[in-house]
Amino acid sequence: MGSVEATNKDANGSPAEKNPTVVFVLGGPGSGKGTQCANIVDNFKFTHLSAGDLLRAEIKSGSENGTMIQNMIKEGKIVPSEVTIKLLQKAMKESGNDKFLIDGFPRNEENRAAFEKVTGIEPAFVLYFDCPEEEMERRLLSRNQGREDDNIETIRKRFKVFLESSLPVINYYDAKGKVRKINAARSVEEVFETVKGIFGSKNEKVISVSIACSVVSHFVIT
Ligand SMILES: Nc1ncnc2c1ncn2[C@@H]1O[C@H](COP(=O)(O)OP(=O)(O)OP(=O)(O)O)[C@@H](O)[C@H]1O
Ligand SMILES: Nc1ccn([C@H]2C[C@H](O)[C@@H](COP(=O)(O)O)O2)c(=O)n1
Ligand SMILES: [Mg+2]
Repeated sequence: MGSVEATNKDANGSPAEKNPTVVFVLGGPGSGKGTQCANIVDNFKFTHLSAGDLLRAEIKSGSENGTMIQNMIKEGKIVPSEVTIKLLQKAMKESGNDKFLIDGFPRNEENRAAFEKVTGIEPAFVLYFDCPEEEMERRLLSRNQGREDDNIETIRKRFKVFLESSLPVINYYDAKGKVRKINAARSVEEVFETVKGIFGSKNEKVISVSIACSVVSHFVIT
């Protein structure tokens, strides 16, 4: 079986200049995506790109899309793919790296299909942090990072969008054997132990681990 990287193509179907390794990091709001990505970066040679962080930076930069993005985030809605993908592509280019944790993206089918069409990139695999809503709600309400969307009204809207729009994307990748579902309702350390097992002790193991694990993707890894 060839590596996932070798199948990446650009929009014209010719081999992309670079064949980056992309891991999508998904899970409900407050499931611990950002926390675990920071741990992965500390231990493996990945660059962490959070779609939400890039959108918040775009608001702060005073860009012409800022007000639209801010309104959508306040409502817990998903910003049009065109905007988010441009930010991701720019950040990928600027990083100088070729291994990326893309956190909080794709959030819906539009995100997923547009990213694939525009970049030609297929994820090596998808980390899915599975966590009950009550636990995610507790975490978000005590996060204290001054996020405008960490209030109970917006949190409920974000949960609804996760169930209706993001879970179908996870199911799409699960059907392709690409989802590594992790029980995220444990301590940060316990969750990271499981994450480490998936990435392997050496960065180079990521792709082969991804293929070897595909047969058990529908089980929760603890
Ligand atoms: N395993 C854990 N146990 C307890 N608290 C956690 C755990 N993981 C993360 N947290 C805390 O929960 C809050 C949310 O975590 P984090 O920001 O990583 O979630 P997220 O999935 O990135 O959320 P969002 O989608 O809203 O960006 C933070 O305050 C973080 O410190
Ligand atoms: N692909 C994405 C990712 C995020 N957003 C917006 C909407 C989210 O509620 C918000 C916060 O994201 P988070 O930091 O929780 O990952 O950002 C989006 O529109 N599209
Ligand atoms: Mg986050």
